Amino acid sequence: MFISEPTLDDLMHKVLTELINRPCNLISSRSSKLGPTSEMLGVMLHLQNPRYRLSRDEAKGTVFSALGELLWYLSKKNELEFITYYIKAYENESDDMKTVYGGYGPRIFNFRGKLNQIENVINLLTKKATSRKAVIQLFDAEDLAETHKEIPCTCTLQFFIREDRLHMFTSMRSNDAYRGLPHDIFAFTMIQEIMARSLNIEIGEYHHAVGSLHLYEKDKNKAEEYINAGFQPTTFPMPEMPVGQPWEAIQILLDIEYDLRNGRPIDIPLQERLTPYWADFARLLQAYSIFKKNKLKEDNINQLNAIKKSLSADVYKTYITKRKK
Ligand SMILES: O=c1ccn([C@H]2C[C@H](O)[C@@H](COP(=O)(O)O)O2)c(=O)[nH]1
Repeated sequence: MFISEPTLDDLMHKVLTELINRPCNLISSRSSKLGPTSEMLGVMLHLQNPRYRLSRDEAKGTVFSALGELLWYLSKKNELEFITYYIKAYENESDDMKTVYGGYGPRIFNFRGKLNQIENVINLLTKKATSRKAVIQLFDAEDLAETHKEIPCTCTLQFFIREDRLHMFTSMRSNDAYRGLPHDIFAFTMIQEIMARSLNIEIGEYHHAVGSLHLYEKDKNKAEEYINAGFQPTTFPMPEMPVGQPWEAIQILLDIEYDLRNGRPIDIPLQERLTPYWADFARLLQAYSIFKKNKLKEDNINQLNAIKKSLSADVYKTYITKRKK
């Protein structure tokens, strides 16, 4: 099945409608907790504008977990403590309660303890723009030879420069349409834009191929609610990443993330450290650190309102309002 839409919400709507209407009878390794699934095999999703990567579903708070997961990948590590701060369910994915074996960070930046795949792809495309070899490998044949609680669902991330734009093609062996899909599309299209900026070209379109795209029985009602809430496609795209190398800003953001996660406030004004585009992410992390305190006292609400006001892109404001309820 091939589905091509302009925004993530349009894709989610089509995919979930199809899965809700299919029989929910496939028992998988996760069925004891999440129930059986309905399934589509061999699905090809096409997101025409990767900057429409925020789902309306994000109003429930997914923007924070999606950003947290992206930064976890960019941290180049697979520490459990980092990701459970944003997505508690990762606790069930760890073999040793310290790391996540299948975490993408080390695989992207230090595959088999030696390969920085981002650097290799950038070098390749800088030398040979039309290459069809610009592939980052995440799933490793070794993953099947051992027993782990979790192995990568993503097989490869491939990049193409065509007509001076960077297109991306992701291949996933398995994808949870309700929980996993919006997170994966957010992270991978952000990586696409980071790569486009690193190569000093514009972002192109995003393709997402999935072996098994499924919906767990436990999520069926929530998926129905999402669809019945009255479908409105996302009205605003995310802003454009500033032109120029993004890596210095990413490192500053990672340092800020570390401090906030460890209970330290931001001491230097954000505008002195980051451009408005990147400072907005720091503000979202700051808002999340307040939500995490779980006590929305007046003082915190005032702080949230101040954060909301200081956001430079309106598209993020809704997530701070909605989350407060
Ligand atoms: O990036 C990811 C990682 C995991 N999953 C989901 C897909 C499956 O529902 C589950 C993994 O189960 P197995 O395919 O490994 O059985 O997690 C995703 O959707 N995206």
